[in-house]
Parts: sequence; C-alpha cells; structure tokens
Amino acid sequence: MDARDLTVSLGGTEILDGVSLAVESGELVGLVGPNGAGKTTLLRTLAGYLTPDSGSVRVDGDDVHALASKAASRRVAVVPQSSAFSFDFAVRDVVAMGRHPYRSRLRPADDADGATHVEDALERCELTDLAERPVTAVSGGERRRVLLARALAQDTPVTLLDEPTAGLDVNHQVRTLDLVRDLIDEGRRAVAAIHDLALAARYCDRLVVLSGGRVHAAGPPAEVVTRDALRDAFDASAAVGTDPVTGTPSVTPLTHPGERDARVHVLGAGDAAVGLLDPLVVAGYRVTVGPVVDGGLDHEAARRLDRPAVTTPPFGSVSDEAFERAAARVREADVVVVPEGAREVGANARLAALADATVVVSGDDAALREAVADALRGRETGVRTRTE
Ligand SMILES: Nc1ncnc2c1ncn2[C@@H]1O[C@H](COP(=O)(O)OP(=O)(O)OP(=O)(O)O)[C@@H](O)[C@H]1O
Repeated sequence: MDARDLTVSLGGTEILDGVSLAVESGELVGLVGPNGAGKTTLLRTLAGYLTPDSGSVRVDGDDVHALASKAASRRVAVVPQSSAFSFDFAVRDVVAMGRHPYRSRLRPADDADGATHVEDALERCELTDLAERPVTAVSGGERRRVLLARALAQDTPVTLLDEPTAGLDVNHQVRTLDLVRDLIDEGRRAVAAIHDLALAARYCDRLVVLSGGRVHAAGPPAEVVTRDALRDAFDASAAVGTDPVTGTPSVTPLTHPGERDARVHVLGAGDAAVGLLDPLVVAGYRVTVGPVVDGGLDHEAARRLDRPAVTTPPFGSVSDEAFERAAARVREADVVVVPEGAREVGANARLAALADATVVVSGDDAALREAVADALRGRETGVRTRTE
C-alpha cells in the first residue's frame, strides 16, 4: 500500500495535511499519536471510505478510490474501533460478512472456499465456541475479536486496524497482536492505530507518529519512541528505556514537568539516586547526576530520563577524570543533592564540599522538592544551606 500526500477535510476543517505512508508486504506499521491527531481519519481514507481532497492511495498499483466498492474490499479489510452491533446476527454470520466482496447473487459458486475462510477465521480468533451466539450477547472484548475475524475472513492483502487492543484484557491484547503478527509473517500488510506506545513499539516494524494531521516522525520503533519525540508530538513527559524482557522501548509517562531554571546535581552511588531524579525532573529542574556506576541503576534511571550522567567503571574508586567531570557539574549546580545513604560513598564527601549549597535527603518526593526549594531560596540570599 502506498499513500501519497493525503489531504483530507471534514466539515470544512482540514484534518490531514500532506500525509504519506507506505506499507510493504510482511510489514506492520503502527500509527500512533495523540487524541484527535487524525489516525481514524487516515485509516478511513486508506480504506477508501473517505475521499481525499488531494493525494492517492494505491494497493498493488490500483487506486483504492477509483475502484468499485467490492473490488476495494477485496484489497483492504478494516477492523473498526467501534464494535456496537444493532442486529443480533450469530457470530458466524457476522464473520461471514467478510466474504461479501467475493459473493455475487448471480454466481453464488464464485466463493466456493468462503466457508473455509470463515471457519479458519473463527478458529484463529478463538471464537469457534461462540459461533452460534448472537453477537449482541458476547462481551465487548469478544466482539472486538469478531471484527478481527471478519477482517481475516475477508482475506485481503492489506488490513487496517483501529485500536485493535482497546478494551481487551492484557492476555487478549497480546494474543490479538500475536495473531496480527502471524498474519504479517504470512506476507500480509497492516496498519494499526495503537494508543499503547510500548505495545506498538513491541509489535510494529515501523511507527508513524501523527500529530495535528501531519506525520511528525516515522521509522523503526527505537528511533521514533524517544523522550523528545513524545514531548513534541504528545506534549507529554515520559521516561523511555528498554524493556529487559522484550528488548523494545518501554515508556513510563511522567507528570508534566514544570518550568524552572535552576540546576540541580545529584550525587550517585549504586542505586542511591534512583527515585530522586524523577521528582526533580518533573519539578522542572535541570538535573545532572554522578558519579554513578556505569550501567548501574542510577545510570539507567538517568538514561531513561535523558539526564546527563558522569559515569565511573564498576569495581573501583572514582577516577581522577570522573571526579573532575563530576566536580564541574557540582560547581555549576545551584544545589547539590546528596542521597542520605551515599554521603560517604566514593568521592561524594569531597564533591559535596565543592558545592554552593547541599541538601542531604532521605524522605519522600515532597520533602526532597521542599529541601531543594529551601536551598535555592537560601542561595539567592547568599546563605550557604545545609538541610538535613
Ligand atoms: N466528521 C467530522 N467533521 C469534522 N471534524 C471531524 C469529523 N470527524 C473527525 N473530526 C475531527 O478530526 C480530528 C481527527 O479525528 P480522528 O478521529 O481522526 O483522530 P484520532 O487520531 O483517531 O483520535 P483518537 O485517538 O481520539 O481516536 C479531530 O479533531 C476530530 O474532532
């Protein structure tokens, strides 16, 4: 599928502005972006339901918007976001609706293997036991699987999924995306709007970040899911790391940072600074940390929060070079935070002695922020502060 330069207006408002997106065989593209970004509008345009003001959508060379509706439905299947049904058709009959583009009243034999597709789709979506049940009498999560099965039965090269995991329990979220992944690995193509960034990063080959109706970023998940991209596209503050189990990006949303100009340096140790960095970053301080052990928990916390860290190798005293780099950070900091348990660790005592103002903290986030604010106030009036 190759969508080029799509511009779409609804109700006189431009919703998509020059959006291009290509999906190769064997590729799952995740569409991510804030509410109202235009994801559903884009999927509806890719499906041929909405006609763009300009631009085109081609599947294997055919312009989707120029095809008759059945021909378009033989190329693109849609799993919509809403799963409300107003008729009590049996689950099997709803799934069989996926065969509609292959059926003809004049030549009913044309869809000879339709029943096989339907049974296969029911089985793959774990719906065989529910096949006779009215679709109005299955749970919301099961209904979403019915819509997926209907799209599967449609047997198209391209599948578009609008929030396929919304409303599913964790088990079915993963099973649904595993199933979508299987389809992709069989050579199909799919575009899926997925709100959960970690799931999108885990399952998709590429992500397209849509924001304000434009493509904000596109590429492999590890390149696209970054702290800066999340701030720019979602106006969100988040810690981004690597999930130790899946090896794909993990995302921890944070409270929106405030705006403060002061520099705060946190002295580290093994894990002494973990838990101190986030509240300070959220409070809007320009936070640095170190010396921390290279690859240790303090270092990882700094990395996820995208804060500069002075590192020192494990198993050894702090090198002169690391000391000097940390000392430079300490000297330029307005306040230096010393984690209670790390006061005497490594070079911390020597570094703290170089600071304009130090606070030794143990307590909770609020106590930490209060101590730092107090120290800053003290510094402004020229008083050397030491808060315990
Ligand atoms: N028929 C319409 N007329 C006018 N504006 C519309 C219409 N349909 C959607 N919009 C607007 O278009 C924008 C994009 O909506 P869309 O549903 O595509 O976003 P989305 O990224 O899927 O959002 P969400 O994540 O909340 O589902 C929104 O601001 C929405 O209010």
